[in-house]
Amino acid sequence: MKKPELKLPEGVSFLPATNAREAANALAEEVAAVLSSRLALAGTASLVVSGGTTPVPFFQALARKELDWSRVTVLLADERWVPESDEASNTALVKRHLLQHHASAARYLSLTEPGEGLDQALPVIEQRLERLALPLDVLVLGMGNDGHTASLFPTAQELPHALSPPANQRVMAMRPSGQPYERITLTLPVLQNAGYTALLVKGPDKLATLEQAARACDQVAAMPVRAFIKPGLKVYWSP
Ligand SMILES: O=C(O)C(O)[C@@H](O)[C@H](O)[C@H](O)COP(=O)(O)O
Repeated sequence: MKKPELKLPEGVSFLPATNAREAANALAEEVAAVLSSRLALAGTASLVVSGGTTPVPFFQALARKELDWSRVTVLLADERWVPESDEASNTALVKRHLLQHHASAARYLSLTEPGEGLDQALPVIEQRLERLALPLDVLVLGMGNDGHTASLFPTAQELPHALSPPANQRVMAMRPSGQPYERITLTLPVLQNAGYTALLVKGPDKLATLEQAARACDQVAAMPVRAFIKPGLKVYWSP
């Protein structure tokens, strides 16, 4: 298969793979190396991952990487506000596929508060996140075809606040129109400026979305993924 080309701003790497497994393995290899060097330097490391369907093979590959996971804090960039027993739960996904094998020793920082409503739970989660050192070390994002990433949806009326939160808020409730669940997301200042940021996307439609996003990177509110299309970003893509 001929690998596609994608015009992205200078400094953004486009890394097309032949299939999802190959992209997952390459990204897992790189993330493990970044985490290891961070651990050697700083003693601890943070790893922020996304939910959805695309990252499962990446989680499975990363979980088998040998590193001192007991010094790694894992958390989600965003979560759908559903019980962990719901198949839409990103927490359940991460527990099932990432916090396994070697990675089962990692510390998991949860964006959920079982049995609570989202608004009631926010202060507790906000307080929990005070422990998180910024900037993040590793951030792996996904992207929707509306240009959302994490739960920064163009259709959410809370988006302006999540892009520029009052009082340094680290998490925010998002209720995007047209989406089936309430969500909680890390705000843009928390997500931005990670030591390493990758975008993992699959399929020709995502390629077209990315192309469209890259054409006007300054118009973040229309396609929030644009906030991350800047030098240093690694885009892992498979058909
Ligand atoms: O929980 C979520 O829905 C996300 O974190 C979200 O930002 C996701 O990464 C994209 O919607 C891509 O999702 P897919 O991988 O399912 O296409």
